[in-house]
Amino acid sequence: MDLESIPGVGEKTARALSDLEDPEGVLERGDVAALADAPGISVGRAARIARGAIRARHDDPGRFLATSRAREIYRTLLGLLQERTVTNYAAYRLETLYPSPRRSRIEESQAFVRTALEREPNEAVLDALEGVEPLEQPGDVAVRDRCLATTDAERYAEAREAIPELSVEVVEDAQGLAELARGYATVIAIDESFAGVEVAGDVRVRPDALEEPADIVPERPLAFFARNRKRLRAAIRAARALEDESLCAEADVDLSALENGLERLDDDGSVAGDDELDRLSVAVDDLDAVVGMSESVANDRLRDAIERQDVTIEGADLLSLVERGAGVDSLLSRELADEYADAVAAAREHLIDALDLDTGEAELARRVFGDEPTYPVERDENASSRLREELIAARDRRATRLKRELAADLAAQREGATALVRAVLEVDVELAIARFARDFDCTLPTFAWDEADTAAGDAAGGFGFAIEGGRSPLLEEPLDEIDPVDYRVSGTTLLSGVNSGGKTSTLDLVASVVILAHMGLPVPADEVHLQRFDDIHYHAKTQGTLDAGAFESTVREFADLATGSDGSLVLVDELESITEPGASAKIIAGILEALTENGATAVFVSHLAGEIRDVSTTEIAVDGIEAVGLVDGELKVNRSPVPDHLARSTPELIVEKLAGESDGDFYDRLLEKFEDEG
Ligand SMILES: Nc1ncnc2c1ncn2[C@@H]1O[C@H](COP(=O)(O)OP(=O)(O)OP(=O)(O)O)[C@@H](O)[C@H]1O
Repeated sequence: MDLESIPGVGEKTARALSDLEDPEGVLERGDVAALADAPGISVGRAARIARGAIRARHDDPGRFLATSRAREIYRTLLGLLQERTVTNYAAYRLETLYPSPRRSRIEESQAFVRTALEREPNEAVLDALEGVEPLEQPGDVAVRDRCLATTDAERYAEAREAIPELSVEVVEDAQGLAELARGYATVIAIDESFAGVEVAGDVRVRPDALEEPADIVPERPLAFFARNRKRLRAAIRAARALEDESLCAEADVDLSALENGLERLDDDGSVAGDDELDRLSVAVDDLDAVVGMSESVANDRLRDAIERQDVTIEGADLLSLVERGAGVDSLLSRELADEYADAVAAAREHLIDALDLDTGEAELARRVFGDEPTYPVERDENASSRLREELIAARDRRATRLKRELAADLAAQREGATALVRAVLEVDVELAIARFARDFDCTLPTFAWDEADTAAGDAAGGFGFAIEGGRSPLLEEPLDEIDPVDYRVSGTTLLSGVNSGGKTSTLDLVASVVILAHMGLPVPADEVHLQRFDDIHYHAKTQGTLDAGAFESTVREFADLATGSDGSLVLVDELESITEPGASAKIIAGILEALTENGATAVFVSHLAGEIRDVSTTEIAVDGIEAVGLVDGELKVNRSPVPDHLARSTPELIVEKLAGESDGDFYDRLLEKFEDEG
């Protein structure tokens, strides 16, 4: 597939998409999450690209929503679906659902929706979904305790490229390796020629290093899991709450193994939960403080001992000491050797115990306090540094080994983890559809796809639509306060009715049902049959009379419409308000005649139904939303339009009521005038 053939994909985007593993497959599936993995492609943009790809695949001409009111209703419906998602991802993903005139696309979407409708929304899943997001690529990882070493400039360049996480050093010979080993916990020599060399320190000869980067820098695969740890854990929780075994089987993921691996990982990519590593890390961190405390232990003891001691010294000895200029240290070694040894032993013991050192380390620790008596007792800086280096090297070696083991375990989980998150995010999309369907009490509509189906309808031209028990999702009222509406239209019709009877709401209902049906979604009604439409033109009520210029452009717009095809659904609300009633009636009659000839399906809401019929040269159907009466001054309305019925207006009903209540002739005379008109 030529990526640039997709609407909205230019050269730059095509280049970004070609970075994906399987761009064609990703586009084929409309996989927004995978598209958003391409460099520089946001989820919103990914949704637009996916929609473009779907359009291209179904040879969809677009422009189904032909007017701004139709587009507005689509956005409102989409909003109602998006409100029911938990994740941003699902909200964007829903944007790939759009009304299409193509049967293949509607059926494809319906298939997805059917599985979505089987989902049971449950609190635990919705809760866990809060933390799920598409996985991210980790940022650059820099590892400082290891380096690569080579004697060759070309190998150097290759190494920089293959393992950018490590610094690469050029050395002359084995001596160079030994020097490096002093600065790094581990040196990895990548030249074959180093095979068999013996150097002090942790120097490994790995000519295969560049082919096994994950083995050399396990931080690389671990960074992915560390970066996405929270998202993955949330996805695992959601998957568990879903109790959907097929989801894990399809993603090919072992939840327990993944969870286990993640438990052993910290957010910063280090290994968690290893006692030995923790011991070494704490020892390195506390070393300075503990050495200081050990000094105090020794000095306190020694001071105590000195204070308690009566030092007896013979005059000759004292003289000889003074003459030699000897200090108190000599006195200590002569007189208090045992006490000094005790104090140092206590310091060493404290150091070893407090840092929980093993035998080898304890050996080094003992040297931190020398046998030569001094007062006060002081650490041997060299010995203390040696101990620190030893502990750091041991800690880093252990960390790397553990990372390598964990990386090997987790690397095997990467694909499954990625698939799991995608599957869980898709569940959010499905749940939003399922919740929408429940909240608005929806059913899947039945399409009359072809001639045979159309013939089953009762229309001369197209089948049109037949809605039973429809409840407009655009009404503010709660579902149980909405009167279900039955409405069926084949061909063109005028819709008359009392003020505030629900004419506009009926047009909104028809538009919503038709748009949702063409998105492949369930519709808010008990039952819906409809033809496949090519486009929907919904013209909302114009506010006030138009000036000459605006009137002219509106008439032009309708002229285009009148030449429209039999696949159009035209909904127009009170077009008469654009100009004076007499002229309006003529214009509306003309448009309706043309639409009827073209075989379009149309509903024109108008208060001038009678006048329009009078000026029309062909038979024009009129349906009516009828007030069934006045109850306590309030209109009781039958919201379902009655076919072939010019509804009485509110004033007529009031006159009728007054005529019934009084004996005078006046109201009867008025009533007669209404009846003549009807
Ligand atoms: N099916 C229904 N169930 C319950 N209430 C409804 C229904 N349809 C309409 N309504 C209520 O009636 C109000 C008026 O509806 P709507 O604006 O559709 O009437 P209208 O006939 O177009 O009015 P107008 O003659 O002023 O243009 C709505 O705001 C809503 O509160």
